[in-house]
Amino acid sequence: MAHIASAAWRTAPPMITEYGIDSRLCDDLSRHLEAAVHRPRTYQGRLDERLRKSEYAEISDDLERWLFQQVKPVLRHHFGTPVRRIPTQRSIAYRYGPGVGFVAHHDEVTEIERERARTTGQPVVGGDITVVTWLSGPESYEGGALFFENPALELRPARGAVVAFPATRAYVHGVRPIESGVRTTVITRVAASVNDATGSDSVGRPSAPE
Ligand SMILES: O=C(O)CCC(=O)C(=O)O
Ligand SMILES: [Fe+2]
Repeated sequence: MAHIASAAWRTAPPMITEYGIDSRLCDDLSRHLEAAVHRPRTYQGRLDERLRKSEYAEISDDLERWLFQQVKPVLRHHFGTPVRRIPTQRSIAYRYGPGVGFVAHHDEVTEIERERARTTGQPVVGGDITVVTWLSGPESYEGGALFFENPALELRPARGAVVAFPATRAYVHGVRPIESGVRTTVITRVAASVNDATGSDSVGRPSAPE
């Protein structure tokens, strides 16, 4: 049976999965990150530690595939649409030490960010759905909740937990200031359709009848 494209995923509430990836993959990701180069991360292409204080490192292709394999079925189930990797862009790990965290923002890529990224070499992470995977449990840091404005949520889940939500302007979120310790998450963006090479199901395709 042919898949009927549907944009219902755009209004789905955030997906919260406590056992998103297994502990072996958490361990391998953590080991990979110990050896990786971490760089300061920008917000909208600018480095401003009053708005965001974190470093980033890229995840290897192998680990990213493994992570995607583990989260794909739950994403499909929650958002009601097939999802696929965007092979041209890497998953990124963020490491937040004590300080600001990340102010409220949405994940839609802006032209200003693309433009600045061209000169700074910072990765632009585009896509339909943002997938956040926790490599630190709540015992590793204080503060640092991932918050959403609507619906209002404050999340400090277990190591291995996965939260996912549409990367659109409607899903405003941020990271509360980290009070102590270190908080590490991996961010992956996925495309919400198998059919479209651009990674969006909103371009040139009729929407499904309600
Ligand atoms: O690290 C997190 O939990 C969220 C990061 C985030 O919102 C982003 O990278 O856009
Ligand atoms: Fe975000």
